[in-house]
Amino acid sequence: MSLADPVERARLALLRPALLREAAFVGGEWVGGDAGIAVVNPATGRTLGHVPDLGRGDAEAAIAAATAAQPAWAARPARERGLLLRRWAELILEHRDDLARLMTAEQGKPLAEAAGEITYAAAFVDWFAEEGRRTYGDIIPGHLANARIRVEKRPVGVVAAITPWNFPAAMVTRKAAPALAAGCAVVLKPSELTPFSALALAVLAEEAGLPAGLFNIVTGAPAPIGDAMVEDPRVAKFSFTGSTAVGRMLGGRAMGNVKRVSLELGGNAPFLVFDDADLDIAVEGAMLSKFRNAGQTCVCANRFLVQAGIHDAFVARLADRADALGCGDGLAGAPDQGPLIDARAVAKTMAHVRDALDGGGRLLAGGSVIDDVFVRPTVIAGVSPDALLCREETFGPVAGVVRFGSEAEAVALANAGSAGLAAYLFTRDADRAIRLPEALRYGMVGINTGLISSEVAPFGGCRQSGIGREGSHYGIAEFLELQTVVQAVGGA
Ligand SMILES: NC(=O)c1ccc[n+]([C@@H]2O[C@H](COP(=O)([O-])OP(=O)(O)OC[C@H]3O[C@@H](n4cnc5c(N)ncnc54)[C@H](O)[C@@H]3O)[C@@H](O)[C@H]2O)c1
Ligand SMILES: O=C[C@H](O)CS(=O)(=O)O
Repeated sequence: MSLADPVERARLALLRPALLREAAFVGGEWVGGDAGIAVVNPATGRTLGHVPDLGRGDAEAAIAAATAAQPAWAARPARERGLLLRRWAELILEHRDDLARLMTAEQGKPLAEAAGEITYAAAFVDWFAEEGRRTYGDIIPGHLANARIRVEKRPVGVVAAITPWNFPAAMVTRKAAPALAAGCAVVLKPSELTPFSALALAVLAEEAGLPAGLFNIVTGAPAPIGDAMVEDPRVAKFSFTGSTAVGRMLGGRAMGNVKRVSLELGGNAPFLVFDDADLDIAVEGAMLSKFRNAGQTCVCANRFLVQAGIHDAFVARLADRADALGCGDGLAGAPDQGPLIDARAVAKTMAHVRDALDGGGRLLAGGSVIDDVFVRPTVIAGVSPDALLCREETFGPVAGVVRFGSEAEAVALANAGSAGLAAYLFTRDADRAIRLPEALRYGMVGINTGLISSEVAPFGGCRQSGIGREGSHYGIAEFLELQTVVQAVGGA
């Protein structure tokens, strides 16, 4: 029996209430329906529902189910796997409104953003439904007259995956879709803060006909489940999305057990605006890159580096636009921005604000909190390059602006620190648009755009922002092994 707040539950108003599952999904069975971990709506503080607090043994049971189911799945033609994945994508889109409401309730983002994420999540499933049919191998001319050599691509087997709270649907399908398309089986632990989106995706995967054991969702306190994932010898691949600190710890343990590892970690994106930039395009790009998901995305602009000639016009326009954004509960009206995920996130964001102001920054917009959970979109000019928000990932709606002079100074500022996920560059100088990405140590660079993420392009970082890529035809390689077959013909 759920201990959810009745008001919170009623507000959900799902057309299909069965999509809200207060259970984990192991071996094709819905398990552990008793109250375990409360899931709270960050906008209201009210309990939305509970998920089971499963432990290491349950995670190992899921790994066993995945191990049992994977060979038959891999043996099916890629086209058959693709048809089933396409059906899953169709069901996700058919239930987009309900999935969006569920996401807004547990994560906080406005409904329009949540619906956009559902479309994005379905796009990965749709993309890899096809990509699984293109895992081509090679035929290599033999090194000896009687040698025939071929290279085949085989699914790695059982994949253990851990995902974060900020994109509770898309981060799930960005891993599960390529893994399943490749012929693997998946055991996934969603964030305990936002498990319902992942569980609803499992409801629809089951409905699409995905055989039992191929897609398992294990909910609960992170550590014991993570321990099983990085230690169990049946797990061939560990795929993590989350903070750099946790990813390094878990990824290192997984690598220590010689597992394949993909890490999608933290960012600290520089946003460079040169004097020759189109001001309207730069401000629009800044709004999209900074304030999407209340600044809680790994590729959000984290520090703005603006050349002296355009600086004053840019900060004035940005402050006006930020000031016009409304904050509120995503299920009540249509606010531009929802709450941060929890009190710890608010505290860290405001610590960055205070630090920037104490270091000489000038507050141009925002800078305060509403109802303890909504951080007003904030713009601070005159920020020191030594400020916390220049060195750490803020993960909140704060735009700190540093003025620079020369291009060389901008590149040095941009490459400072250890993150290497995303960077942005606004310029109308064609040579500079070629020259700068070569100098910027980041896995992804947006030029005259603040939106760089899609299912078709490889997503990922270098340095301390991760290992590997997700999405695009590069994304399925993470779940494939190469097998070189050398055959002697003619008996010898
Ligand atoms: N690079 C990317 O693609 C990408 C995408 C989204 C988020 N992120 C990053 O994720 C972070 C925000 O997400 P978060 O707060 O959920 O990160 P987090 O590292 O705190 O948690 C991520 C996941 O790891 C789990 N986890 C935490 N400690 C664990 C442990 N000891 N053992 C096993 N699992 C454990 C959590 O339960 C969650 O499911 C930010 O740094 C953001 O930049 C990166
Ligand atoms: O938080 C980072 C995610 O990857 C979100 S997105 O892919 O940039 O939309």
